[in-house]
Amino acid sequence: MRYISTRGSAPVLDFEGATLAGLAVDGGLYVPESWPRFEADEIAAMAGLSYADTAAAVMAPFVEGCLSREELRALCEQAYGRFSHAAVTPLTQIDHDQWLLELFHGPTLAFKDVALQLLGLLFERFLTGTDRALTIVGATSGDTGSAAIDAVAGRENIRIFMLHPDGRVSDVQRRQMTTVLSPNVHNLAISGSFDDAQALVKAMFNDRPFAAQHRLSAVNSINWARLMAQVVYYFYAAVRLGGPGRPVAFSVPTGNFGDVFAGYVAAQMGLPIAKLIVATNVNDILARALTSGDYSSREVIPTPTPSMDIQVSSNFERLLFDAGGRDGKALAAQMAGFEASRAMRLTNAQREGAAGLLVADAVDVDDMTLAMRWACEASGETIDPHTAVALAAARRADLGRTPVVTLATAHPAKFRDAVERATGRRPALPSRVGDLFDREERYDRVPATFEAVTAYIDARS
Ligand SMILES: Cc1ncc(COP(=O)(O)O)c(C=O)c1O
Ligand SMILES: N[C@@H](CCOP(=O)(O)O)C(=O)O
Repeated sequence: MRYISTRGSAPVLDFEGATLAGLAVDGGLYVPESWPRFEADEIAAMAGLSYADTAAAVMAPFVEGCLSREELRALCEQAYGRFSHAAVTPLTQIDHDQWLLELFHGPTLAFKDVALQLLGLLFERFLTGTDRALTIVGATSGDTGSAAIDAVAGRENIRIFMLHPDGRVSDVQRRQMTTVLSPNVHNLAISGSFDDAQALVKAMFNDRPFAAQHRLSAVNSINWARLMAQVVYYFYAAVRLGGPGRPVAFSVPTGNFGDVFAGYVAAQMGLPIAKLIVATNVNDILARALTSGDYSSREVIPTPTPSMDIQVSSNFERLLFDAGGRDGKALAAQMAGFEASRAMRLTNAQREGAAGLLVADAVDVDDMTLAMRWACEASGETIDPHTAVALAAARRADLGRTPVVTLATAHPAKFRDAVERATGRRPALPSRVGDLFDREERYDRVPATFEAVTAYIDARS
């Protein structure tokens, strides 16, 4: 499998190259040159497979030429062996046609573990026996940071610098990052929003001498391997609900557009998906873009769903590229316009390419709160606020009798203050993170400027 950049002028890479590169040198994102397709009988044959076996089957075409099927399977066994539920991502029925896909049984209690546990092992596999070392720079609104740190803490040849917006992540999220005291882990609390952090990360990649000197790599969903691993649970869930014979819809709490783009990829690979609901909070740039073509960024409004308080969604570029006809040069010009003005209009081709599969809905705090209460009353489930945004959108989508799977992206205990405010229930921290509040924290406050962040990294090299 070969990987090309969405902006059309970076070198074509194999899977290992794309994984280690993170962002492409032309500022674009790597995508497979073409989508592998499964026939209906191949999808049906996934029924009854374990999660690790499903993962190996779904991802095998993407790693072709770099990893054998056996190597991939062994890595999946190791990655998913750390999950606390035997099904890894179990399904729970909460109403006749409504299901939750629980993606929070990994070490840091959010869906990010599904991809990052594997990515940590892939980095190790590609670096072992070489003299290469990586500097990972990442931006987090709370969950990617802890999952990435857990995946690479203590690993040789890797250093990680994780930027989070100071004061805008939950106390559990912050402590899951800042109490990891391994010498290769550096946490930077920056004075700004997640978008500022993400822009700084992209600026570091785009500074070619800096990127080359430090051998930068990415753990955010700009890294293709992240999305590849997230494609798996769409297959796993759909097959359990009668796929491929019975189409299933998914409602996805969305910020950076990584998780829902993984669903888009599953559909391109042949999985019958009735609809993908792109559920945002009031930071609704994606909902506006998909409903009216207006992709213009506004001030970020802080909400009880901080992990989705995002106005510039990095993976949207992958959708614009694929749905718009894969014209890298045209997209490079469109993105340059967006980067200059923070606004752009989608082309007709991009809108039409997305419209068959994707619908969008922006959910405010009141409706999110009602969804949390409804889940408690209807099925006794305590859900986290991000999940509740998607559940609210799932319940008001008009999809007849199609089963709708809401992606439950975080454990409610990660956002226990917001959960308690909405439901009166305070979820207990699972025992695997039980002493989080007794651990020592270590992080530095750093201004949200390119100079300050790069100086911080230079000083620790
Ligand atoms: C709990 C939670 N839900 C949803 C999202 C949004 O996912 P994505 O950025 O892939 O759209 C995030 C952040 O990524 C998150 O941490
Ligand atoms: N909500 C995310 C934001 C970063 O998203 P990513 O999927 O691109 O890593 C977070 O929790 O950090």
